[in-house]
Amino acid sequence: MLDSYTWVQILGTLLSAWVFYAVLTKLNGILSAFEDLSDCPGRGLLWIHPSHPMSQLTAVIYPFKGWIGHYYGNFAMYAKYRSACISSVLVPKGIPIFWVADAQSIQIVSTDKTAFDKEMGFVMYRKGRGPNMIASQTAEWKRHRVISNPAFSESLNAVVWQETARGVAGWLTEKDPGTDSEFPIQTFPSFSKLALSIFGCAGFGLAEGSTDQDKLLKILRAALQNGVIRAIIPDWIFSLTNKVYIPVISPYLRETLRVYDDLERMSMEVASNARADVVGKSKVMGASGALLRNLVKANLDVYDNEKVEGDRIGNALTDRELISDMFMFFAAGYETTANTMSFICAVLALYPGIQQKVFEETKSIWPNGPPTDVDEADYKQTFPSLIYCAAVFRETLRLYPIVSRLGRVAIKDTVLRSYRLSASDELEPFDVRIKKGREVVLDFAAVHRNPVYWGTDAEEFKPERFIDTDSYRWPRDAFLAFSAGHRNCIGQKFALAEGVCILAHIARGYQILVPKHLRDQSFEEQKTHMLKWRPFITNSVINPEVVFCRRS
Ligand code: HEM
Repeated sequence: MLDSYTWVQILGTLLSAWVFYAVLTKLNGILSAFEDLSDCPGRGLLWIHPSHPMSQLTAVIYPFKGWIGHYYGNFAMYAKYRSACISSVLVPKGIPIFWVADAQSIQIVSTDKTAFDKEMGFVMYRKGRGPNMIASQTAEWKRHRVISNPAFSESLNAVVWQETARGVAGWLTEKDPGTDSEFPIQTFPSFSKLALSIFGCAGFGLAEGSTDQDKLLKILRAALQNGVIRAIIPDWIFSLTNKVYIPVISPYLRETLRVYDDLERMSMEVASNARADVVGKSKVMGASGALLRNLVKANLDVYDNEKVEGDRIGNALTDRELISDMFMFFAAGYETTANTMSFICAVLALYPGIQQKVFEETKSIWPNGPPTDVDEADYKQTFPSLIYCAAVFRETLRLYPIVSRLGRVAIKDTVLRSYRLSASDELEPFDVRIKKGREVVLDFAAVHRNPVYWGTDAEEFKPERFIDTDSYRWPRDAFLAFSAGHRNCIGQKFALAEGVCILAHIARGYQILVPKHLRDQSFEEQKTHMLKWRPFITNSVINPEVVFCRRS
């Protein structure tokens, strides 16, 4: 008979052996991950997965400055290692991660469906709401995309143009105190409301005022803000804190669930109005709203026995998928534009010379001020002439992309050809061997500052680089603000039409200035303050204030 002391000794020995074995296995995994890096330079250590929501929460401090993966590093680490592909090992998973700032490699990774797929481990949009376009892969993703694609046509862009012109005029009237003096604008909150209203009208056919925009915006913001928490905390903790009251934690997590319930209820309301419209029982929706109509039609098909057999749902959407796609589109359709416009306003306030050129372009098109009554045909007539405005829009997204990086996973062993600088500063190709299951980070922020594509002045804000001339064509493959390949942004033309229209209307009527409290600071200090950002689902400016002053 063993006494309790002996039992403790046996259990202690077994536990130590298990810990020893676990540490050895982990170490072995990390060492073999280093072997898999072959001669790809960098070889850094990473403790948090670059796509994990936690990496957004820690972004400001970790990965540290000078480490591979640092959120604000741009091209610096690639320049240091003289290579467009660098490597690191993710310690918790014991796998290599390859970081790519090479436009051609990114095009290959984004288009070769047989070799790479979207990295889905931590896609936040999926959790708690179900599958949608942005958070699915392969056949499931294709179904969502095929359903939505036809809505993203030139006619939608024309509707977007018209709704934006109307929306921005109303927005400016509301903001302008009418005293001929300067007035402050909090860019992100203001543009959020404007962009949500434009998306609601153009994409979902929601006539202005048909839904409570403020309420919807509040719920969407809360859902996005709690999205990181929702994604990080396991479902069982949500269930537990729902059943057992834990002070501070239970109220917070219950509030998170309530926000999602409210959002779901609101989306159902919007969907059932659209359903009535699709089956011809009411005329709630106007000429716009093709996107919501497509989603709702696909949802009705789920109940159509001729189109759906058993598990095969063809090109139909279940109720959960419909709600999930609606949330995803709402979020993607306003947050992205609001953040981009906030960066644009900050940049224009900082660079008055560039702002003057935008003004002159808009003045040549609208000598008597921005039009008050715009129809859909105006898109075709006016948009192509706003060349400098479009260049400002793209140049802002080049230096301040609102999505700086995305993950891909290799679905088979593959070889990626990248390049590095030789001792004589020549570009020399080299092969990066990537095994199945290994991950690649498409580092858009780094490509956007890679001098191979953008020249030695890549760090400078220069919209002209996005204007083609007889002897120059801007490098399309190296502009990745909307991602690349088949998983690129479905709404990029929508966003361009909307962003250029907002920019042109503001610049024609108003000067955008640096806030008063920054005026006695140096340009660099103003720039650091106004363009400070942090990643939060999309990258957001931290100090979103500028000043508008009506032009005489
Ligand atoms: C300046 C504005 C915008 C930027 C910079 C932007 C950028 C991006 C990027 C980088 C992606 C790839 C995301 C990923 O793979 O995880 C993406 C995907 C997507 N975007 Fe945008 N976006 C913008 C505006 C919009 C708008 C206005 C809409 C809707 C009307 C939209 C809808 C989507 C959707 C649905 C996807 C998922 C596509 C797929 O997975 O097939 N975006 N966007």
